[in-house]
Amino acid sequence: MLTYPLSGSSSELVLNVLTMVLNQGKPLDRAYSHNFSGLKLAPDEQGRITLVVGDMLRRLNLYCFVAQVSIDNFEREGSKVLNAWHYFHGLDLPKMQYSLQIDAKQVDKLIADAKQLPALWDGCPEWLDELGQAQLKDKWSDERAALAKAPKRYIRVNPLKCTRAELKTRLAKEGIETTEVAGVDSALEVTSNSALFRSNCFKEGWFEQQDAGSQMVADAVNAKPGMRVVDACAGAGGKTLHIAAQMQGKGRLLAMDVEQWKLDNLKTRAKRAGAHNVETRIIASSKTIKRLKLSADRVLLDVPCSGLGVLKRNPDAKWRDTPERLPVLVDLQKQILQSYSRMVKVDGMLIYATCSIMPEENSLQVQAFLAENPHFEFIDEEHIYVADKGFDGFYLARMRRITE
Ligand SMILES: C[S@@+](CC[C@H](N)C(=O)[O-])C[C@H]1O[C@@H](n2cnc3c(N)ncnc32)[C@H](O)[C@@H]1O
Repeated sequence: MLTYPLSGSSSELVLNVLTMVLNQGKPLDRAYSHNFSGLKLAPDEQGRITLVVGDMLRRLNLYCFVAQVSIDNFEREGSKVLNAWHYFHGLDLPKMQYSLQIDAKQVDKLIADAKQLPALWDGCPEWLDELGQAQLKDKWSDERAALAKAPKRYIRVNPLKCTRAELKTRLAKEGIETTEVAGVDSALEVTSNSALFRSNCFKEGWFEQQDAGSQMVADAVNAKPGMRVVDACAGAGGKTLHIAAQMQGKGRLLAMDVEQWKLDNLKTRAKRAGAHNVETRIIASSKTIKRLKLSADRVLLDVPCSGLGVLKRNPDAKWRDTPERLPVLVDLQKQILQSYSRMVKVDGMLIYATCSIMPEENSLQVQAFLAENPHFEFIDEEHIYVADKGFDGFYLARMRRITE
């Protein structure tokens, strides 16, 4: 947390970013790039701004309650919320050119009231609290509290270029402090507030930024050199690059998606990482899948999902999403599982994964698939809960094709 208040100009930036996200519907990363471009912000100051924006978004309803401001009015009354945020965290108020003041006595009373309301205290919107309770029962309150915490920064070593120990040493020389992550051999946690992407290690492809939970998912694919592997919802390739490293650049790794711009991004990343066995292919129609029938040793389906396991990292989604989106996604996941599983050859492995913690997208989805598909047998599954290790929340299940 901050030890001294934001400057006036940083406060303005925080308010501009939040207004864009909350009142103009812009994604958070675009709001940052819009507001930061052309500014020569020191990495430390940029870190302080993103810390405040992140925390305000993670517990927005709490801070708005304490400031007595409706989220819809953030554009006009955001300065009051920012003042309340500073007061809440025991900081002097920032010196903004123009700001709405708070009444400290009233704020004290409202903070005491909010403490009695656990969902509000954890920054959870009502619709999400109801969904979490219904899906996760006793587990939900711990998950809800864990989702209100700031995410840690993790990177994945690229074994095509170096070992984890070599990466750690070279990063230290560039002023970036890291610690090893127990139980995830490829992961380092970044503990200093450094500009990772300006480092030579990054430019030379020695690492990728990737949550440790996500690294566990790609680990479970267990691809070997020489195999034929399909990553069918590859996006910009977070897990593809990890799988390419498992394969030591040998064999065929096909990365597919329905969005070409993501695959273009993947190609750039694969080049930097020295992952030469990656081929990309757009999924233009069901024929693209049919042509690959019974052809792959491994098929990873990292399906589109609610993203409710990664809300620490994408807290803006809480204020944009609605519960109506979930059944639509569950249906799409079901179709993808049904259709894309045809690519797995006999004895090959199907890996289904989400960045959600909700059973409806996870084990229930897999159970329904297995009930309708006797060609597959269940191997195992892993629930990566946010409260367990502090990683993002993920789920994965592994299944084997036993007959055509
Ligand atoms: C959870 S993201 C994948 C993240 C990626 N695997 C990674 O590790 O960076 C899901 C991806 O599925 C893609 N997608 C959506 N509908 C799809 C479909 N019908 N078939 C294949 N991919 C789809 C999305 O474009 C998105 O990139």
